[in-house]
Amino acid sequence: MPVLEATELYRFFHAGDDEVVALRGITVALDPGELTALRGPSGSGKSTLLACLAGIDEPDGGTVSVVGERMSRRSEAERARLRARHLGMLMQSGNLFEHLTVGANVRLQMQVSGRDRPDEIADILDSLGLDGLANVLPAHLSGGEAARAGLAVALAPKPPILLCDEPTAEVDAMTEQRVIERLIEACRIGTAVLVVTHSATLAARADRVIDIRDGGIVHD
Ligand SMILES: Nc1ncnc2c1ncn2[C@@H]1O[C@H](COP(=O)(O)OP(=O)(O)OP(=O)(O)O)[C@@H](O)[C@H]1O
Repeated sequence: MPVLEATELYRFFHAGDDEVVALRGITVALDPGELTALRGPSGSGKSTLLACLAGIDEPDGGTVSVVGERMSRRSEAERARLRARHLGMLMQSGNLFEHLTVGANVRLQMQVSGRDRPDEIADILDSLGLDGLANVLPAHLSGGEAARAGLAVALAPKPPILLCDEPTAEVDAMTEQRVIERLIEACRIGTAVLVVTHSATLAARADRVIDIRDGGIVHD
């Protein structure tokens, strides 16, 4: 049974007199343990789709359900509760609190999701090549390190659903490999992983590749 289901999602934006259709009727379901790569050119709607799936943005049409509960058209507080319980997210804007160290960011996410395992923090950072950075503030990380720290935060509570926007941007080939292995490991324990990526290496390792153009799915 899918852990995330989105049906006929529409999202419109207005810029002056112009209307941009960012999502035009996207239907997608994610199964536990599946690694899905989401590809598409710049402006095709990838980030908008992720934000709608995560309940950060509200679609103008269609519904999103996570682990059997409807997420769309609910109050921000209810969406936040569902997100905390079921979703790990790495968005392009980043998901690190600047005044907290990397380790404290990971810990906070564990606490928010109700799965507080401080003994696991070092291992999570290690597995993403971030050993030694637990006590560092996000401002002192490189772009690639910050993305991986964000991924550590998203992975820490072992969520049933993980949504990531370009987790391997700004990293070398070896680090990319490490991130991919970590995502596959998350799938092995049953997480449904959806990754926006331009990486051919990542797409080649995915169970499924979805291509979007102009807000619609052209290949699944
Ligand atoms: N807040 C907004 N206001 C107006 N237009 C928006 C907004 N967010 C997105 N758009 C527009 O919606 C379309 C889809 O944008 P989106 O950011 O989802 O694309 P993307 O595939 O993630 O692009 P990229 O790969 O460059 O991040 C684009 O035409 C974009 O300009």
